Amino acid sequence: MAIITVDHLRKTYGTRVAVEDVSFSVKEGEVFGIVGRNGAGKTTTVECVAGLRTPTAGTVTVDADLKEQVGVQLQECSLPDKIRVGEALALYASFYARPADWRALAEEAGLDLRAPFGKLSGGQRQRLSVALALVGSPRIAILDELTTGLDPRARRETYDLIARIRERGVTILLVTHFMEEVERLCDRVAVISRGRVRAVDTPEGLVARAGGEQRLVFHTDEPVDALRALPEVASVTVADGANAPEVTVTGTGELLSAVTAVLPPSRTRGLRMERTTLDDAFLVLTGQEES
Ligand SMILES: Nc1ncnc2c1ncn2[C@@H]1O[C@H](COP(=O)(O)OP(=O)(O)OP(=O)(O)O)[C@@H](O)[C@H]1O
Repeated sequence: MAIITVDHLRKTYGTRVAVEDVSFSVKEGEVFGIVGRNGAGKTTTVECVAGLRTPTAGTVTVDADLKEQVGVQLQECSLPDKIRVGEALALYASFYARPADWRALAEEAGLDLRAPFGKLSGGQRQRLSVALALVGSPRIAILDELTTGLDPRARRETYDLIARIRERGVTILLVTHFMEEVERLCDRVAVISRGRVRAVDTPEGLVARAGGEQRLVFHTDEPVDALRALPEVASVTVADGANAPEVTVTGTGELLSAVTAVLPPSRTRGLRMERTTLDDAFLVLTGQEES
């Protein structure tokens, strides 16, 4: 059952259209990603879901008490430098009727309760902002650009934290620029471009939409005509190479096994496999010109 339904959402600021027409629904317990380039309308969309902005047209239905059951972490987490982690969590917990155990939350997020906000690293600040979004024991957590600006290690730690929250059955609406984050965390994702939804699908579904084709590239002096007859193979092209012709085989399914059964790797050189990635899919779906 849908816990969030966004139906033909439109939001304008004066003459500026931030969100043109966005529809999607999120099931309870799902991690739902919203991806798109800068200015695509992602933040405005989730702010409307969180009740922080009023739609110009269309509807947003959230099957939860917005104040008590929806936790929001928006892009920048800013607190006074001197406030300690424990004080911030206790303060936020006091806003809710049934707060979570904030000490346990801090431990789960790897935070020292006594550390002042001003001394936290970027990764610690992000994990604190996630902990603050969760301190009311929400059914829905809205997380906006969690890992922007973090180094790879801090990013991984944040992913682990989100994976643990998800195990508790919290529905997560996640705004991100990172396809790695989508691949690791999201069950489904809406791709937004210029205020419109271009696709809603699983990460694998998005890759498949963008072609989902595999390419094998290698050098060989052997004949390659037999490869053309394989059901997995879509095309075989041969180009001049420095020492031996360069062969490119495209196709789907178990392409590598099918090709190497006919032409063992010992008779090829420099074999490499290329696949459509989620990054490729994102570029296809949002249009390469729109940077
Ligand atoms: N308060 C506002 N007043 C006027 N225009 C706004 C306001 N907030 C956002 N916009 C504009 O609306 C458009 C969508 O902005 P939004 O922040 O929703 O995009 P986004 O996809 O979240 O971008 P980013 O990834 O850069 O955060 C942008 O063109 C932005 O400049």
